[in-house]
Amino acid sequence: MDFFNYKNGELFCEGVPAAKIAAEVGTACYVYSKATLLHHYRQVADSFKELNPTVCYSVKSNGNINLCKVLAEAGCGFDVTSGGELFRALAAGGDPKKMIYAGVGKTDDEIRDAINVGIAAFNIESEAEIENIDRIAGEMGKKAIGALRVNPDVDAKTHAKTTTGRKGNKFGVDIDRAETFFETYRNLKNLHVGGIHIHIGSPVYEVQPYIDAVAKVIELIDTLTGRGHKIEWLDLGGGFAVNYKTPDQALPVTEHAKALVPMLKGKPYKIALEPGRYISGNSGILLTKVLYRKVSGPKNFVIVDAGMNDLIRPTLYESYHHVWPVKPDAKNLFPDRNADRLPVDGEVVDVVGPICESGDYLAKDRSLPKTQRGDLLAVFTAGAYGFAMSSNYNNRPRIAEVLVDGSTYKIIRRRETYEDLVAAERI
Ligand SMILES: Cc1ncc(COP(=O)(O)O)c(C=O)c1O
Ligand SMILES: N[C@@H](CCCC[NH3+])C(=O)O
Repeated sequence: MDFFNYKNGELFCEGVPAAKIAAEVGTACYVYSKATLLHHYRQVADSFKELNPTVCYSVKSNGNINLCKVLAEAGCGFDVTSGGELFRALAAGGDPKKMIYAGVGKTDDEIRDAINVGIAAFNIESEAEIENIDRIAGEMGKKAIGALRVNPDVDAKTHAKTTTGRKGNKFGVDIDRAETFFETYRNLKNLHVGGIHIHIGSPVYEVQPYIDAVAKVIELIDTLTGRGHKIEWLDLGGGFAVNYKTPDQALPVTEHAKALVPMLKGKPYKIALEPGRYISGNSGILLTKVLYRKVSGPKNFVIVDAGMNDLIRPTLYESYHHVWPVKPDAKNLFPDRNADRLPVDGEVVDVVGPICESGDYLAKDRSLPKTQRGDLLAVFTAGAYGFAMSSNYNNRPRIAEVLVDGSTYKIIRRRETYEDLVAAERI
């Protein structure tokens, strides 16, 4: 569910016509819906409410301070994975006591900063890292808190580049080494390891991989408890998928909860969750304008003003993002967004950007209503890992971000200028 709907022949974000934003802010730009963001956060919290979970929004999916602030005010915690993300989460008013810090390569400075602000816990990914955090906390005269990230070796059936819970991935400690790990680090002076963390991949479309992973960690926690280790919390990670293509492509989080809550209800440890995409994915679109049309050999190209530097997911992961005109002709004004629905009198095109690479596309061999120069297109489900993964490649200033709240909107990140492009360079 989201609040991007066609009304009176054109696309609206909540109560604001997308075309109005394009006219006033310019294109390309990201447009987010506050109501959609909050809806998804609350849906996660409500679905798992029997477990009273700490929901830690994964800042990496979209770290704009304004979005994080909306979530912080709603009571959400944060999953951060770098000093920069920690800085953002704090700047947004996030509560450090609801922040967890993950990542295989935390630097000493990052560890120090996180200990200083009093984050709830580090998710620890290796033996070398645990020893380092213990050492740093000792030097600071403080006590750090951590969870062991275990790699449960389950197949999340996601893209090879985004699977994280299989043997051989760089993440966590193999689950069969976890017991030895806890024994080895039983008596650390400056680091209390009281939790277990998993994150199996992203996006995950099925519930079974979660069930398999959770079953394995419940068994692990039982074993550890039997050996005298007190496990106080289990962090289930994120990864819940969203509907990129059809309205029923991804399971709603309620379905994941239906399977997982009974497995975890009544356990003597707390539960944390780290969803990113599920909260921010459907909350944003990328708004872009047709610059040119071109026929080359057998191909029709629609060349737009957004490129792979703005949204890299299609070329990086072969990801599908639904694309549709902001003002479709009457025959193509469909009430729902469903990639299986073919346009009437449409054409097959590649929607490409201005970048000097053949991999610069937003959609490939896509059936779309016919468009012409100046038409606006919406690239849907672009709120997660859209702006967050954007770059200045080809020296393109990064585009503006806009947040809609009901019938008003504000620019929450201005379009970069050419001066911004060179601002950090020294001659
Ligand atoms: C440790 C960790 N937690 C949470 C997430 C969030 O994933 P998603 O945005 O798919 O929910 C990620 C990214 O995949 C991650 O690496
Ligand atoms: N960045 C990815 C997924 C990886 C998330 C981080 N572990 C995406 O756009 O889908």
